[in-house]
Amino acid sequence: MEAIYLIGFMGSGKTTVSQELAEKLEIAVYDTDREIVKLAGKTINEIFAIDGEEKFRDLESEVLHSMPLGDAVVSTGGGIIGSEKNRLFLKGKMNVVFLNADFSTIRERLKDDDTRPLLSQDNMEAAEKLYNLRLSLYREAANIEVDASGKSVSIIADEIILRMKK
Ligand SMILES: Nc1ncnc2c1ncn2[C@@H]1O[C@H](COP(=O)(O)OP(=O)(O)O)[C@@H](O)[C@H]1O
Ligand SMILES: O=C(O)C1=C[C@@H](OP(=O)(O)O)[C@@H](O)[C@H](O)C1
Ligand SMILES: [Mg+2]
Repeated sequence: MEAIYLIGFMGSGKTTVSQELAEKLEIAVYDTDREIVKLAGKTINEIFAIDGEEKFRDLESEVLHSMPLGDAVVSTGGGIIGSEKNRLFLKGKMNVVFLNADFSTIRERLKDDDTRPLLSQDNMEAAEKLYNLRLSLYREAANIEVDASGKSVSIIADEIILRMKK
């Protein structure tokens, strides 16, 4: 089976849903953020603070292109679609799922989160602007869109299984 990629904004549930999906399908699961942290030996906050966002994006693209191409679920970081090369890579794949949660759901889910350098609790307006800017890029890269607001993780995973191309 071709790998399944989950894309979408921070807090849409990509990391959580990817684990459930991989469990249901009995295949491996990868998270680009986790791979970046392993590669850099630093947290995401540290990479942004010490090396800068550009370095993070370089690592992110490198990791995306090194993931297994089959029998795996790949959860990506919300900014992966910022690079045209990454969008083109994803557009060539069979199962690219845009997990689309509305911004109020995202704000609620991440209200106590301090692990995402681009989501400051003091500047939610900036995060909402980024959310609106990225919407069309997620849609451009994905071939399946799933509403991820107000549904359990298990229901979302089941919906992806029903809609994916086998
Ligand atoms: N369908 C869901 N319903 C309720 N909470 C969820 C759901 N999906 C994810 N969450 C919660 O939202 C937060 C962000 O989820 P995460 O999987 O890290 O998102 P992402 O990887 O897209 O940033 C976590 O606390 C997670 O438990
Ligand atoms: O949207 C973004 O630019 C980012 C999303 C994060 O991943 P999640 O989407 O899993 O939160 C992580 O890659 C980093 O903090 C940057
Ligand atoms: Mg994640």
